Amino acid sequence: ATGEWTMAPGDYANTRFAALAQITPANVKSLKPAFTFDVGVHRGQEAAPLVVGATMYVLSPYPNYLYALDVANNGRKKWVFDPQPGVGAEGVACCDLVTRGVAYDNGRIFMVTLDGQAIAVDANKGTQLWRTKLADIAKGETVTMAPLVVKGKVLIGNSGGELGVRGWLVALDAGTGKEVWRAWSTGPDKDVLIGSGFQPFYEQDRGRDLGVSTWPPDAWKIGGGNVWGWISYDPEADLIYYGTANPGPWNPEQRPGDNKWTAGIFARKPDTGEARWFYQWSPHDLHDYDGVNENVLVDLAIGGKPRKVLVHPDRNGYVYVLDRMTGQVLSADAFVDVTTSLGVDLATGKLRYNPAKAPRVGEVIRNLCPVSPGAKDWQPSAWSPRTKLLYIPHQNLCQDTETYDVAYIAGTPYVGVDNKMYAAPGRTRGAFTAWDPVARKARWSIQERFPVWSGALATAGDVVFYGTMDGWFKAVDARDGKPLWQFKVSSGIIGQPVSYLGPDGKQYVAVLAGVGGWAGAIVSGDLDPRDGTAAKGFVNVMKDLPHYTGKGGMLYVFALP
Ligand SMILES: O=C(O)c1cc(C(=O)O)c2c(n1)C(=O)C(=O)c1cc(C(=O)O)[nH]c1-2
Ligand SMILES: [Ca+2]
Repeated sequence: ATGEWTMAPGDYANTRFAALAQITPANVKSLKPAFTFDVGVHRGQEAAPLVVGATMYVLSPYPNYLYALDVANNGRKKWVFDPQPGVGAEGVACCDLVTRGVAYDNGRIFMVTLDGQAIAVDANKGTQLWRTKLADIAKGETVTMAPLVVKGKVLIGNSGGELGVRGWLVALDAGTGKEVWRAWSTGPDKDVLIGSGFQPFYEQDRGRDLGVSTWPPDAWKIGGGNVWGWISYDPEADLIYYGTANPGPWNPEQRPGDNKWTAGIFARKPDTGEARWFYQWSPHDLHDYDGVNENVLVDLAIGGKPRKVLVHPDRNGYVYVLDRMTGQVLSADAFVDVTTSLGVDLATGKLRYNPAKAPRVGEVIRNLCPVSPGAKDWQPSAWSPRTKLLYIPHQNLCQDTETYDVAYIAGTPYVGVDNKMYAAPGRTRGAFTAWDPVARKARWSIQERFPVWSGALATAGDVVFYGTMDGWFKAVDARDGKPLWQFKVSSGIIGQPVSYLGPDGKQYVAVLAGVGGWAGAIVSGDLDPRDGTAAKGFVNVMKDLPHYTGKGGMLYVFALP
């Protein structure tokens, strides 16, 4: 219903647009905290709180406590569900102990623990309905993504691209937790990849065994392509869309070939998992450009003609507009400074790499932009149908890269890269940019001191929200980016802001604070990521973070007086 927030991306189209207009550019400056709630785990908070009826559902990072809060009573706790995940996920997860939230469907909450157990919980009582183990920690497999429920199936993908884990997306029966289908991102995937309807738009993405023949022998078995980002669903086309992450190892010289089906996007049928098309953002990925960022489904007038498209800001630095029926690239334009490639050939759909910036073992290659975490990482943008702008939280970072050969050992980092990251020349480390995908350019951009690692929220009141690593929750004018309001919270913000209508008829805005994630992991001093290269690289990026921006785990809910 209008005013609820029942899935992390807000809606199937992944717009993160709240059709609520009480909070406006004129009154937002009176926004005040209505209530707060401590989630008890003080590290990176990436989850979106959900609101169904008068209940808010909040999932903490590992060990993944699920809370039900009464929004009619200042967030009073109704119950907490402790899933008691197994030990071992900590120290295996690549990028802090994060989770991106839960999904609601038909009286049930669906959650995943970091060690990869999918659980259905009774949304009223907080009791477990079923539990299915999906991931194998011994292999380095974890789950951080928020599930999405489509047509009675719970869609969940795995993490582990930095540990040579083979990526998949699984569909579980929402009623029983039984596996309905599983689609692998690398390898032959005979069951659900090559159906009669598989029609990739580009020549390079056709062929029966592309998943095998684009790899050195057997390398696809430890080739990554994990599915840890966002899923969209178009009910009319009856297609789900989701991206696949980096190939393993990062060191590209160890895996010649296109490395299908990594760093690309799949369109599949939700009932069977059958693939309809695939497109590879970054064939033979050179820089850890996971392709898992959000795909926002919108209808736009392109060249004067109405088109069903998806808009996707990728780690490789381009905002793509794809025909979502066929996978054809309609445009791809850089939204940050890019040196690692020279654009996208719209005739062939191929990314044109810059050969001067390709990593070579034994050499330090300098000034690669964007960095491995990309022009933007998982932090989702928001779309306003009113302004027709995409609000992109992102970073402006470059890096020097040194690669080395690495051996595969199950459950340990399979990377082979040292990065040193720094602000792009002449830029601040982060920015919040409003992008016009029809005009193919930025309308405005706000410079930020640190990478902007929070999600964005757009509202019908033409107020857009985001948070910063140094702890500011901000409201800006959707039309021109004018700063309207900001509030200092107790830690850095990398959560996903949401908006809902309370039982009192008032519009609320909620966000979790707690710095962490990959960029902020070094701030959580007790974290010793086994992927030490990433932590080292980020020292420069997070330097000068105010010392009072400590760890956190606090929900903030705001309203007008
Ligand atoms: O390839 C993968 O399986 C995988 C998983 C994750 C994750 O699950 O959080 C991240 C990444 N890769 C990654 O490359 C990355 O930059 C990243 C940032 C974050 C974060 O939460 O801030 N997670 C991840
Ligand atoms: Ca990755």
